[in-house]
Amino acid sequence: MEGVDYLRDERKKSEFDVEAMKVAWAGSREAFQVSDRMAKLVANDPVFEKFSKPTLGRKEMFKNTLRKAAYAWKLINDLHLTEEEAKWLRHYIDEPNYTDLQWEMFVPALEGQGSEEQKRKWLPLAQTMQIIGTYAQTELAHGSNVQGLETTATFDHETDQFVIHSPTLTSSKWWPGGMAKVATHAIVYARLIIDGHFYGVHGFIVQLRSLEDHSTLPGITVGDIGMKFGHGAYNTMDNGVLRFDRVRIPRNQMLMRVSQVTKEGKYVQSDVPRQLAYGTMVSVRQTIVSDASKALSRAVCIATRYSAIRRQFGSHDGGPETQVIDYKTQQSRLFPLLASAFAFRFVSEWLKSLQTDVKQRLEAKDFSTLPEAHACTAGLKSLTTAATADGIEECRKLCGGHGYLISSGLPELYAYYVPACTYEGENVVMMLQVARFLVKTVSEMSYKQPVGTADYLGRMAPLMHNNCDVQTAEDWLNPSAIVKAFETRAVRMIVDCSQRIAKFENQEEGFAELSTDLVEASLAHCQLIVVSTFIQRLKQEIPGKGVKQSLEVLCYVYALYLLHKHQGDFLATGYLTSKQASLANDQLKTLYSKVRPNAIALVDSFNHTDHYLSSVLGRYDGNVYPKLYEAARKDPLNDSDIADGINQYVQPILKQKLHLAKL
Ligand SMILES: CCCCCCCC/C=C\CCCCCCCCCCCC(=O)SCCNC(=O)CCNC(=O)[C@H](O)C(C)(C)COP(=O)(O)OP(=O)(O)OC[C@H]1O[C@@H](n2cnc3c(N)ncnc32)[C@H](O)[C@@H]1OP(=O)(O)O
Ligand SMILES: Cc1cc2nc3c(=O)[nH]c(=O)nc-3n(C[C@H](O)[C@H](O)[C@H](O)COP(=O)(O)OP(=O)(O)OC[C@H]3O[C@@H](n4cnc5c(N)ncnc54)[C@H](O)[C@@H]3O)c2cc1C
Repeated sequence: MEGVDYLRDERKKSEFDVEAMKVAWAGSREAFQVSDRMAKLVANDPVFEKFSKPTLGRKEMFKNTLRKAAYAWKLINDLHLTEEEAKWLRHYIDEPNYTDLQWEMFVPALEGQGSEEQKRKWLPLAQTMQIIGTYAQTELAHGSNVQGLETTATFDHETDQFVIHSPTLTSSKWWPGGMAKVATHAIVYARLIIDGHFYGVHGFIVQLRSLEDHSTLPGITVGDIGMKFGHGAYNTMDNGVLRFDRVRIPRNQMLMRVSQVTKEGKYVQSDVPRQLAYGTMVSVRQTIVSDASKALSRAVCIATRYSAIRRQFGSHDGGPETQVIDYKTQQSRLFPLLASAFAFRFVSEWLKSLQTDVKQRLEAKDFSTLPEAHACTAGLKSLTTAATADGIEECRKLCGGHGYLISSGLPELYAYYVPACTYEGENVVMMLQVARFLVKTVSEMSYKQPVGTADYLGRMAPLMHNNCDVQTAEDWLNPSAIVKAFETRAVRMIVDCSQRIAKFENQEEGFAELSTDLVEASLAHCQLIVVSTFIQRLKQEIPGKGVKQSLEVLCYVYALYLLHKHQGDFLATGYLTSKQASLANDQLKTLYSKVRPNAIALVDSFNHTDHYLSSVLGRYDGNVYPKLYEAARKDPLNDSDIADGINQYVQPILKQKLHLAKL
């Protein structure tokens, strides 16, 4: 039997309706259709071919990406694609490039932080790509600490302009995507100075390049920051360095929704919180959570298909060896990642709806849910990106030696993905933001009832004193037992930290001293959100034979895997006995055997095309070995029998007639 037959047999074992599961994964039939249509459009167009990328040099790779982006823009216009379709199209092209910054950061920054007048002027230009923008916040010496940025924007009364300046080397903007070679404009974050007074960091629209010939404008020095981790991955993007030498922009190019500077040089703070200036980061963090489920599902799809094809040991009487997916150790590493992909998918959908709700409230000048939205996006960004980066690497290992080949698709995926743990809010820094929110919520509870994702903190009294009543492994197959366990663990960890901080005379010192515990407490809180969201999703109608049942199994796998992994927390907080923790682990193993027959069908439900996976190991048809061989044959080193350099550097060594004694 060949891999093709193995996967065919695996698909026959499925206990649920795969087409219906595809819809559940996508969120709705319409969402599925849009994504499916765009995936096929990209996969079937030779312009979007990706297999030559690993052999291209940086300049060729960059140019090739520009070519694809230009062609994509043409398709978007010629085919009159909707915003949603265009988003999927860019996603499936699968190469980071300047358009990510244009659509994920530049346009949202204008929308979220521009005044109505500014939006009227700049949005049509950006939306029609007459200008191309980036988000220039991070500096050489300042990233996480936004208030510490050095770039200055000094108001000049006489000319009614701001003077944008990089006073030091360390104030050079460093990292913004698309900035080195493509962007014509940037939203530049700088410290506002009026008459010698500092007014905090604000965003300014600054033109970097001529719209005539694309040359850099006077006073602007811009370039690429150099090659990044991995070959193809992020090197298609021109992350840049930028310095300003007293560049002048009109006053009305400061983003003026949150605060304004009048012609007279008066600083006016609107009645909206200053944190709205961070709104772009909040909205992109939500996109990043959604991207996590995509990247993890991609790695899991590759590793699961390959695990069903790969056989090692266990052959009796000359029969086939055992499929590695049947090893319990393989299952215990792979299936939690499969479950995590679904968990992240559902939590990203939920986060999107939370964002929509917050946006509507902001329009109505209700800012009450902003802190919670910030904590959720920051925490879930951190949790999902960390788990996804680790998960992709685990999938590589699950594929043994072949996982290390570029043709497996996993090394490039990892290299592309891993900076998500850093960009858009470094993960530990983000968890500390969650901790601030939680500690503050606890400290305000005497007069303010916690709501939303923190509402369980309001049930502190029972949660602090309850004990788990699970007695058998089956008792763990109960959503309320699971939620109670996660709530209790989180509450107890948060309260413990809060009480210890309260003992410090200086609360900030206490916070810093306890920061490692606070990060763990925040993680517990965020895991509770993901687990509860999964459970809530299962309460909704999910059509299709066996779909809901399969998702229930995955939900329990996700929750009990976390419980097992963090059993130290659950035991230390005194909610569980070691016997109950061990019963959870017993149940987890039983659940793995329920996932096993459905594993291939579950990864098929992601509806990933072979083009998108770009993996010989993860091919839909399972024809792994012949295609691995074929991919290897195509390596440029195999173009000729005698490679360049052999005659020059190897032959002379082989031909020298040295005697051993002379060595
Ligand atoms: C194989 C190859 C595959 C290739 C595939 C490619 C396919 C690509 C296709 C699609 C990809 C889509 C994914 C999108 C990716 C887009 C590209 C992204 C590129 C990355 C861009 C960037 O990184 S931009 C720079 C980001 N920078 C940061 O995030 C900086 C982080 N720092 C901060 O946010 C802040 O400084 C801070 C929050 C850490 C601290 O701020 P500050 O000092 O002002 O605050 P305080 O601690 O004093 O707190 C004050 C008060 O405010 C509250 N608060 C803070 N932030 C917010 C907020 N955002 N909203 C609301 N409230 C906030 C804080 O909690 C405090 O509240 P209190 O009540 O006073 O305690
Ligand atoms: C691929 C990529 C693309 C990017 N694109 C952009 C872009 O388009 N525009 C843009 O403006 N920026 C961009 N960035 C920059 C990115 O946003 C920053 O790198 C990120 O915000 C982290 O900041 P930093 O590099 O200063 O890390 P640092 O904050 O210096 O982190 C270094 C270490 O210090 C720790 N640390 C920092 N502060 C604290 C604290 N208070 N408590 C405890 N530990 C702490 C961190 O946990 C980390 O371990 C990009 C970065 C990458 C890698």
